[in-house]
Amino acid sequence: MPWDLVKLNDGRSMPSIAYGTWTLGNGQSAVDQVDQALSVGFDHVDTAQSYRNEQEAGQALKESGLARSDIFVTTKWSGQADIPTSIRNSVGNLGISYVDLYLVHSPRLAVPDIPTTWKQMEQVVKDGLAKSIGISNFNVEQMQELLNSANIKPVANQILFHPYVYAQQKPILDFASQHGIIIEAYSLLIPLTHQPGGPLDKPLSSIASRLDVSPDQVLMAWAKAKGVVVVTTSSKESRLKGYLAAGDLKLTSDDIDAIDEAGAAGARRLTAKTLLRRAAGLALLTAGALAVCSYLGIDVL
Ligand SMILES: NC(=O)c1ccc[n+]([C@@H]2O[C@H](COP(=O)([O-])OP(=O)(O)OC[C@H]3O[C@@H](n4cnc5c(N)ncnc54)[C@H](O)[C@@H]3O)[C@@H](O)[C@H]2O)c1
Ligand SMILES: OCCc1c[nH]c2ccccc12
Repeated sequence: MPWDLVKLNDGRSMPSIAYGTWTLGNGQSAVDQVDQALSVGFDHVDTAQSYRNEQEAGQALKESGLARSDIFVTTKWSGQADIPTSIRNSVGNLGISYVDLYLVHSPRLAVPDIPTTWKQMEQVVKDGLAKSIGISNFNVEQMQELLNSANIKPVANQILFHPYVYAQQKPILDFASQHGIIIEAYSLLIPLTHQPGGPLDKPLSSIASRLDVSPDQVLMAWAKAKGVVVVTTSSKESRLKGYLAAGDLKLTSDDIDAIDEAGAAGARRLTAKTLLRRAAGLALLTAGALAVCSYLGIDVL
């Protein structure tokens, strides 16, 4: 089995790669794409209230003929209604009686506060509407605040995770690991999709050529080596098959070090770029203010 099941802190298990529906839109093409993912072998679907395609995902689940127990369904509370109403709408849309995992999509939704929100999430488990509950986009302080009052621990925290943010996210990984919380990685392929041309290009393509695979598969194998669950997507069947096959790839420790180092170099480059952009913005603002003062005859120097 290339991508194993991971054990959750509540005794349940989760497939370690998921197919995400964020960018599918809705209607028949969304149903077809989820159908395709299930038929190539994905058995974990990651959706959300805000993705507006839970119904389409549910239709594909039904059409797949898979037994409910053979598929792991995650959805998220995105704040469109209160938690009790939202979870009932979500399971209704999905056409199932429970979801395997229900996540708080963002800590920003936790109004008035995290403990109050988490109490409502715990009730969802008691009501049998979610088997497990978790969080998304929580930092260490927010996880700590949640754990201070939790009766049921979150099983997972779904976060942005790729080599350019690895060092930045590492404290979240360490904290999660100390508390038995699984990290789910989204946007793992950003170095290829949104930030090509960076320091990762070289090591990714050289490792990919040596192993006769594609750079996205190398990133998947890197994430697997870091012990995270991968949440990804594609409309292309060949890419989806490649993601699943990447579960069998074995990277050497030198490969992993090379990716970590290039990731850190890219992060430094991005920080420098951001600082430069901010400095340029400040200079423009100052020049503008000086021009206005001079126009108004105000002597500032
Ligand atoms: N919890 C959250 O806040 C949150 C945020 C973002 C995404 N997600 C979840 O994660 C899922 C996946 O997110 P993502 O789309 O950012 O994932 P991703 O980083 O895995 O990117 C997937 C995209 O990469 C492209 N791709 C694959 N290989 C490539 C290559 N070699 N070169 C160029 N492009 C390549 C695919 O075609 C696809 O469009 C979402 O559908 C959603 O379920 C959750
Ligand atoms: O998950 C993808 C990004 C996204 C879509 N809707 C949201 C609501 C809250 C936090 C993140 C998101």
